[in-house]
Amino acid sequence: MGRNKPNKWRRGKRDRDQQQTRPGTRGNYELPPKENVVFEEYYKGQGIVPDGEWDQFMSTLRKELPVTFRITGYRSQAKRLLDVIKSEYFSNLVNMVGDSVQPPKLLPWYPDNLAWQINVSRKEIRSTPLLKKLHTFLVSETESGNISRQEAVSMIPPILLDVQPHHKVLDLCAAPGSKTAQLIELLHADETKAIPEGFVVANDVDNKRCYLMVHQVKRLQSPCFMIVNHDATTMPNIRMYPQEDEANKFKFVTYDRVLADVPCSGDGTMRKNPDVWRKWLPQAAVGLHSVQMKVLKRGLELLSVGGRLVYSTCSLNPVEDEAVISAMLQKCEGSVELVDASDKLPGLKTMPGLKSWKIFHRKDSSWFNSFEEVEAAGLTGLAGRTMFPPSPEVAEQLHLERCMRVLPHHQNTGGFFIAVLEKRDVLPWVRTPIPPSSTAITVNESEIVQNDSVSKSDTSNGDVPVDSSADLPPEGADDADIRKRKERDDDDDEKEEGILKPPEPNSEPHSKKAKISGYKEDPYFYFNEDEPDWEKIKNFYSVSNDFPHTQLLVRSETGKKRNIYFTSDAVKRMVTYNTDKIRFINTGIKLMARSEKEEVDCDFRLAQEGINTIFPYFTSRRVHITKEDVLTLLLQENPFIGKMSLGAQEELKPISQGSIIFIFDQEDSPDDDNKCRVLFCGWKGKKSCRTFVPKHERLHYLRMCGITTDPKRGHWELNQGKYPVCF
Ligand SMILES: C[S@@+](CC[C@H](N)C(=O)[O-])C[C@H]1O[C@@H](n2cnc3c(N)ncnc32)[C@H](O)[C@@H]1O
Repeated sequence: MGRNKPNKWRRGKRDRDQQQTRPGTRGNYELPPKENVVFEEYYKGQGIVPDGEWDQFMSTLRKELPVTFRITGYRSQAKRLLDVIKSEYFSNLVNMVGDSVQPPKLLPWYPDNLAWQINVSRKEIRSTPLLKKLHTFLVSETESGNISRQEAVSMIPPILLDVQPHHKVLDLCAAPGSKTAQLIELLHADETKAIPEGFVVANDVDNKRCYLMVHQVKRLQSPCFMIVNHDATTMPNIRMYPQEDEANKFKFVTYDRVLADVPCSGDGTMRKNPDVWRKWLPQAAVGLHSVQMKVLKRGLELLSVGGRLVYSTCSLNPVEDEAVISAMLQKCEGSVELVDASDKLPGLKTMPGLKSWKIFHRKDSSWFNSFEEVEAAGLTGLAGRTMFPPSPEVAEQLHLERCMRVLPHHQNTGGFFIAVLEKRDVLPWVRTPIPPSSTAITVNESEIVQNDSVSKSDTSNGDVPVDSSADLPPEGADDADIRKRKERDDDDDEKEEGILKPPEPNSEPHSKKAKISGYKEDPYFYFNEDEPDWEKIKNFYSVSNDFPHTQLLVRSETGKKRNIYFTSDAVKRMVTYNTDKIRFINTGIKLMARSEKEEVDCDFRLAQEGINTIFPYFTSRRVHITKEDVLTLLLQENPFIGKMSLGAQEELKPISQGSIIFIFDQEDSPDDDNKCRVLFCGWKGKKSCRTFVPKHERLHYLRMCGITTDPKRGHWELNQGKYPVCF
């Protein structure tokens, strides 16, 4: 922003002095004033707020966001935690109706009652004595990753994607990963399948933010996801290595579901990020439109015919929202359609997409309705053709009203925009590449204002380096270009679903790693059929024959294996043959870690992270435990075996020293379908036993097993099983 003209807030010292006398200080730190006259002028002009609601819209924007959260994780565990929250933390708030604090409110459109809103700000929840217990709980469960304090509107896109366990899912701009986590949860919705067929590829251009995502999604313990680091506008094709029955073919992956939660100016987040008030400029949207178009275009290219893509922004600006959708739909010539998904969000009020909007010229507060008007005024640098609305007839045909905008004052949320698209046919430029001279609307650089300085510095996430490694032909490429690309990438194919000759079996696929500049991740080495370490592991844990051990992997080829990870078959078939072009940041869950002890017949102990995945296959070394045992194991570091229940002691007796699996089955739930099983990775020593649950997760597990604390009395108590069925 520094290089652009200051906005009106910054214009005069007098203005600034006035602002400083307003409320809005935090300690000695001056909070930015929640004023921006250009913002008001702009959005009044665009007509995004219904008549008579403007003041309410603005006053809501000036208030802090209420606390919202969703319970994360897989269904039965999430439902169990919901029971705990209702009985232990919400019940004392029920009688507070009419008081200054409202009781927690269910977000009715979020599945399975797992998302809630408390109408106080983060600051207020900390300082309100009645909410103290709930706040402490939210902090600890957020830390252990079982609750996500996610903005309500940000939970919407994954719901609309309607992900099924067999789907191939691509999240193009995924970091820090709150929506990716939802996608992974949906993939694992059928808990009878430990390893779903589908997978999630989570991508982000920002390397550091990719690692934030690792932290966010690791706790979901899914073998079906991978994090990659590419520019989504040129997202490379990923080859899918064949299954045995497809011996001589391999395909580029196309996806059943694509999420394009694109970088945006973020003015829907003003309530959370007060800085936006000061920085907001209409040009930010203009600078981002181009990259948003390109991300959407690439997403549609990678989407299977019949697949669904959700485009979302946390911006209210039609230039980043309807303009992108409208231009891309026209370019797709009917092969992609906007879907009416409003009935998928029961109880959520959304505004229909705009059918007309304008471009604002801040210099003299003038408005332009079409690209022709901009051309006539000699201001083609102001906005590109694709930023303007189509004719009313075309807007009607495209059903732009099916886009959805969430206005902050309607439900006390942030602002948000969502469009659900379905691909009905192969894209026209893939069927017949469009020559640059075509009259069709294209994402043509010359027509789009490339305001890099705005997009890079004025937005929350506008850092968009260029990587031109995509395999599909670039926009506007002619046949000669395409031929050249074909020659260069002789094992790639421009077609969306190309079937190609397989690459030469690559004896050292990972040596290609060096080809990707700046990429430093350790390579991935999968177990061979006759992996020497496997036989010992298999015997020690009585692993069933159907466990796919060739999906185990390590991160170094030579020397002793340290950690052993596991991925699904589909992920393996991608990782193995793309190491020369895909920047894999992370994949696989840790199943085992090296632990060499003379008295133990196996050099690998189990890891808590992978316990749910291995459980159906690792059939011995299991011990059933009671609530009291859970308490003993989680509060004492190495309790003597004699301190365990008699049943557990009996089961421990015949087991040799080494890793074990503790099984806790909840018995006191009133809801048979909702009974919760908790598995703990444990260890049997000579005289004692233990779990490997990290300290910060122990509170969570105690709660899940029905054990609550009484901080006043300073010790743990067993909950006698009071679970209100309904709140
Ligand atoms: C709105 S945030 C995504 C939030 C994320 N979907 C979530 O729910 O946690 C936009 C993300 O896009 C990333 N980004 C920006 N330009 C990109 C590009 N060209 N390709 C891929 N990612 C990009 C940013 O690094 C940022 O993490």
